[in-house]
Amino acid sequence: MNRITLSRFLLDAERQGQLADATLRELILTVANTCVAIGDAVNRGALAGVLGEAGTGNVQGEDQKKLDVIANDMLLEANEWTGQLAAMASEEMDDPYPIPAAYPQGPYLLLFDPLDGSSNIDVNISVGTIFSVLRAPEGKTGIEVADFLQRGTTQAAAGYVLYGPQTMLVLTSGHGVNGFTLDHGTGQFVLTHPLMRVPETAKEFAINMSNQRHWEAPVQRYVGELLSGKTGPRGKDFNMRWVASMVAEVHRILCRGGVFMYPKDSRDPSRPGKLRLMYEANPMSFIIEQAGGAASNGHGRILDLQPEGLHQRVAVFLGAREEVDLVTALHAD
Ligand SMILES: O=P(O)(O)OC[C@H]1O[C@](O)(COP(=O)(O)O)[C@@H](O)[C@@H]1O
Ligand SMILES: [Mg+2]
Ligand SMILES: [Mg+2]
Repeated sequence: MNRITLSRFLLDAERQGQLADATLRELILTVANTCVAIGDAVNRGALAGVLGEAGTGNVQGEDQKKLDVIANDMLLEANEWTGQLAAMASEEMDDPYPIPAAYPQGPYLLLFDPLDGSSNIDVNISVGTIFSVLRAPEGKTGIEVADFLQRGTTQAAAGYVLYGPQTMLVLTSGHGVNGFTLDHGTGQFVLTHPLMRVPETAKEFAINMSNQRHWEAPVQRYVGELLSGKTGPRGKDFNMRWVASMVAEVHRILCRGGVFMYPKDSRDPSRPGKLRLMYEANPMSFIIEQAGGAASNGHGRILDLQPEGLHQRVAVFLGAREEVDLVTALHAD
C-alpha cells in the first residue's frame, strides 16, 4: 500500500491550492500531534489515573471529567507558542484564550471540544476531539468573543479525532473529506479513507430515544415514521444506534450512512438544543456537507447560522441529505 502520511497529504493539498497556506498546514499538524498524545492518555485510562471527575464545572454547567481538563490543557500548551494562532476557544473555558504576549500572534483562531462524549470516558466507549479553524481579523491584537462569531461557511478547516479501536483523524479544508488512521508504530497518521462520502440513502438513525416525550411534533412524526418501518409511510425498516459520543455517530454516518439528531426538547424550552454550534455543530456540519450530506437545525442550514455566543447551543439534524431535507420539511409544515 502506497502510504501517504498526513504531513505529505497536507503538503500536496497546499501545493494544489486545497489548503489556504503553510501556516494552516502546520496548525493542523500541531492539532493532530496533540491528539496523538491525548489518545495515549485516553488509552492508558486508569493506568494513568485519568479516569473520573475533575471536581470542577464548566461554563455549560457540566461537571468536568479529568480528561476534559487534561485534553484542554494539552491543546492550549501545544498551540499557544507556535505563531499560528491569535487566540483559542474551548468547550471547557468560559472565555477565549489569548495567545500570551511572549509568543508571536498568528492569522488563525482555533476552537475545540477537547473531549467529546465525556459520559463514555469511564466506561471505555469511543470518545474524540473536535476542532474548527477560523481566520483571525487581520492585524488585530486583543481578540474578543465577537471575532470568533463567524458563520460556519467561513471555516478554513475542520476535523475530529476519534479515539476508538483505531485512532482516526477525519479532516476537511473545503475540498472533500479524508480519513487517516494512526500508525501507533510510527506515531503518524496515514491516509486510509480518501474522499469519504455519506451514502445517499439511510438505513439507520441515531437519537436519544429516552427524550422522546420532550420532542416537538415534527421530530415525533419523523421518528415515528422511521419506527413504523415497512408498515408505515417510509415503506422500509430503519435500525437505530446511540453511542452518546457525537464523534462516533458522525464517523459511523461517514462510513455507512444514516442520520444523527439531537433536537430541541421541552426539558429546557429556553435551550435551542444540547450540542454547541461553534465547536461541535459547525465543524461536523462542514465535514458532513463536504462528504455530500446535509446539516440542519430543523429550520435551515447550520453553516449559514450567524453565531451569537461562543457556547450557544443548536438543534442538530445531520447525515444523509434525503433524511435531513425530510425532517427539515416537517418543521416547515
Ligand atoms: O447523554 P446524551 O443526552 O445522550 O447526550 C450525548 C451527546 O452529548 C455529548 O456527549 C456532548 O458532548 P461533550 O461530551 O463534549 O459534552 C455528545 O458527544 C453526545 O452526542
Ligand atoms: Mg462534545
Ligand atoms: Mg466535550
